[in-house]
Amino acid sequence: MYSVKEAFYSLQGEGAHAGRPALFCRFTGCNLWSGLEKTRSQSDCQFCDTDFIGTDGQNGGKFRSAELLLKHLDALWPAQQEYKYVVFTGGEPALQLDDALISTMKQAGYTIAIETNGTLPLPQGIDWICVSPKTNKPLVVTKGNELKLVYPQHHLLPNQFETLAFDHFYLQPMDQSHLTANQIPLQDTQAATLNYCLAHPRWRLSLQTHKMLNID
Ligand SMILES: C[S@@+](CC[C@H](N)C(=O)[O-])C[C@H]1O[C@@H](n2cnc3c(N)ncnc32)[C@H](O)[C@@H]1O
Ligand SMILES: Nc1nc2[nH]cc(C(=O)O)c2c(=O)[nH]1
Ligand code: SF4
Ligand SMILES: [Mg+2]
Repeated sequence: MYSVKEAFYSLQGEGAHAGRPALFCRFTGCNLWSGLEKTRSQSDCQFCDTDFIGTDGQNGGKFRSAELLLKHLDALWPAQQEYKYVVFTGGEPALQLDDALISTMKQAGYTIAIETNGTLPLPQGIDWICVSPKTNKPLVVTKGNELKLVYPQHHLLPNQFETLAFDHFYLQPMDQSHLTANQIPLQDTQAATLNYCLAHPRWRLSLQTHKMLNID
């Protein structure tokens, strides 16, 4: 059974594929936070910008098989158009993405991407792996296509990730506009991030362009 909070067709807003049309499948649940505001300050990830509780979002639901989920998702791709690209996110998609769903999506022509916190093992066959570290718990996914660190996180410094086997290294300014406590204005985290990139050219800036465009 797959639990999906929401699914939508939009543009990848972040990282190396920013601007690319993509189907997003947002799975329910995460291993680093319950998603309940009352537990945010005690959780392993305290700045999450996403509601991943339940199955009540747009095109959300429970799916008994990979075939049923494929059918549901594929209906959101523009008719008769190729270049099919699906981004599995969440919540933490590594809790639910499995071999059956990967092979079913591939048979239907999809290139498969994942947005993961990197603390759980991944199935084989994912075409684009984006790891976004959150805690000092050991990273299980130490290679992939892009490492996209939300910046700044005081306990995580960019240089501790630079030697990992990723093709691209991005810093993404921490958005805190959804938080009630201890806010640093977004323009300040943006300035800190771009200044870090200018001083450390191993890193590139990733902006959450979907928020600027006011799209999903
Ligand atoms: C909501 S997470 C879901 C996927 C996975 N659990 C993860 O953390 O990578 C999707 C992306 O949004 C980023 N993100 C979450 N909260 C953010 C925030 N407040 N500001 C900037 N990026 C954020 C995450 O780092 C991750 O790259
Ligand atoms: N447009 C858009 N791009 C995204 N890239 C990663 C996202 C995510 O929440 O995982 C996301 C998202 O929520 N929307
Ligand atoms: S790991 Fe990802 S989904 Fe989980 S709380 Fe953090 S940002 Fe949100
Ligand atoms: Mg998002």
